[in-house]
Amino acid sequence: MTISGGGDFPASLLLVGAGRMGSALLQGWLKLGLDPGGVHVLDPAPSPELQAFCTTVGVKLGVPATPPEVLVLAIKPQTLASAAPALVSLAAPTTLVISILAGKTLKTLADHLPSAGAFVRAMPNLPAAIGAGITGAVADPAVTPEQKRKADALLAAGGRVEWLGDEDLIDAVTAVSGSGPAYVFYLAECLAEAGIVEGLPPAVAERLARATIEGAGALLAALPEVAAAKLRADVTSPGGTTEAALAELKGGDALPKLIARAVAAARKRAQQLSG
Ligand SMILES: NC(=O)C1=CN([C@@H]2O[C@H](COP(=O)(O)OP(=O)(O)OC[C@H]3O[C@@H](n4cnc5c(N)ncnc54)[C@H](O)[C@@H]3O)[C@@H](O)[C@H]2O)C=CC1
Ligand SMILES: O=C(O)[C@@H]1CCC=N1
Repeated sequence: MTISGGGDFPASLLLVGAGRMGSALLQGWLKLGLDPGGVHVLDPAPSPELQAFCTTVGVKLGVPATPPEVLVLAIKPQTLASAAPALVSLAAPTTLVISILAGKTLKTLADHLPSAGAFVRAMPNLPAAIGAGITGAVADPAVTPEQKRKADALLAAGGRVEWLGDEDLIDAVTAVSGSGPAYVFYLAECLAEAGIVEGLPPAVAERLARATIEGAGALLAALPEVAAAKLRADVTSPGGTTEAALAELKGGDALPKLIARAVAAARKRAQQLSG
């Protein structure tokens, strides 16, 4: 496991696709010191917020005159084939391409951008927007140590980074931590709905559910050496209310099996998106 951090940013960077994830990454890089003068953003439909942000911070919207040191691909996987031809002249042999596209393999990326020198395939997650994300990443053999340091600095701006030796694991990373925040947000929704069923006013139920997940997450973050199972045990009084609830969640392995099916479905979908 590698926990990384520290800046070693590229002098020039092109962000291709500045939607939810691309914008989140961009904001993190700039906050940690990436020179906005060296950044271009390419997006055919930039939001008004993105346009205003780029103007304010001095990031250029459009195509750079020369290929960048790093090109970050943050478009939808399904649009890679149609977007790639316009990117080939922007990805030089000296350019490191960092892709965050779900499913797209290093080979598929190289097939679409054969002009690029090296590729990193990464899978961040949305909490990168506040520096609280986690990213799984794999580098192809052509990535130099200097390029890897720069990729690490960019990815670490969003939180922790796990460099993996085996590309096959990235789809599992996608299914666990890439998509994972949505599972937790859905839990917040379900918990609030259950509270409403038990008679709580909707606004109160939502505040309780949200604050519970915030607090539990903050406790996990504050106590990294304590296993989640130990924290769960700390809440669970013998013969008490939590035990009664957990009996429902664990009965017949209900929740473990459900989560396993969900993660397997996400991983399968990543594999389907690979080509
Ligand atoms: N949303 C998330 O939580 C995460 C997303 N990802 C990956 O990030 C990528 C982007 O996802 P989102 O940001 O959620 O999608 P999004 O739809 O919010 O953003 C995609 C952006 O790409 C732009 N775009 C479309 N065609 C383009 C082109 N030809 N050239 C340049 N830009 C183009 C769109 O205008 C849009 O702004 C996906 O590949 C996804 O797998 C990875 C980890 C987490
Ligand atoms: O849902 C998706 O396909 C992307 C990848 C991980 C999170 N969002």
